[in-house]
Amino acid sequence: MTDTRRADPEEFFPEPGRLVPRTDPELLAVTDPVTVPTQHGSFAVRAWGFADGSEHLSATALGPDGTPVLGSDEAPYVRLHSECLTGDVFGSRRCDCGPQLQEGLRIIARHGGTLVYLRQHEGRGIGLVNKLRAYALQDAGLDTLDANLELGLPADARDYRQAARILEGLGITTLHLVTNNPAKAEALEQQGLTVRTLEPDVIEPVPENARYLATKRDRMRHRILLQPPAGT
Ligand SMILES: Nc1nc2c(ncn2[C@@H]2O[C@H](COP(=O)(O)OP(=O)(O)OP(=O)(O)O)[C@@H](O)[C@H]2O)c(=O)[nH]1
Repeated sequence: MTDTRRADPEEFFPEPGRLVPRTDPELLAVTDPVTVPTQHGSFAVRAWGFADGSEHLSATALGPDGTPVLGSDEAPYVRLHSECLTGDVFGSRRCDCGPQLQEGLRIIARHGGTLVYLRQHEGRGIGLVNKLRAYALQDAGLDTLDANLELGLPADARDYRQAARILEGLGITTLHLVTNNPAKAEALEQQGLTVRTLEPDVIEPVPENARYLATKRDRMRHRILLQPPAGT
C-alpha cells in the first residue's frame, strides 16, 4: 500500500473535533480521508489495512460544508456491509446486496454516520470461489444456508473484530446499526460496542431473490420486513 501511514500505538489520527489513539497492533495502516462524491452525497473515505492482509473501507457522511455529519445523540448510524462482488458491482438480482448497499449509503448520508465495507466478507466469509460453488448447489435445489453446509462450510463465517477496530478507530463506541441481521449487532456487542438500535435496511424484493430473502427471514433470524412474493 502506498500513501498510508503506519499505525503506531503512540500515534494519533484526527477526526474533526477529536483525536483518537491507535492502540491495535493488528491495524497496520489507515489512509487520510479523501472525499468521494456519490449520488447520495459526499463521503470521507479511508482505507484500513490489517496484519492478516485484510483491507477494508470506511465511508463517513459529509455535510454540505464538507465536515462529517454526526448523529444528534452522539450515536451515529453505522452500516457494516459485507462484500458481495456479484451483487454490489454486477447488480446481481440473486441477492439483496446491491440495493442494500445503496440504501445503506442513502440512510447514512441522511442521518450522518459511517458505512464500513468489509472486503474479506465475500459470501458470508466463505470467499468468492465457495460462494459460486454454493450458487451452483442452490441452482440444484438447496437454499442459501444448506448450500454452505453441503460444502462443509459454516452457514456464516464472518468475523466482525476488524470492523469493531475500525469503528473504535473512528471514535465510534455507541451506534445505531443499519441492518436486518441481529447477528451483526451481537457481534459488535461482543467486541464491547453499544448498539443502541437496529435500523432496517429495506429493499424491494424481486422474484430472483425471493427464496434467498425467505431463507434469511425463516432460517437466519433476519428481520426482513417485506413479504417475499407468494409461491416462491
Ligand atoms: N454463501 C453465500 N453468501 C451469499 C449469498 N448471497 C449473498 N451472499 C453474501 O452474503 C453477504 C451479505 O452481506 P450483508 O448484506 O452485509 O449482510 P446480511 O447478513 O445480509 O445482513 P444485512 O445487514 O441485513 O444486509 C455478502 O457477503 C454476500 O456476498 C449466498 O447465496 N451464499
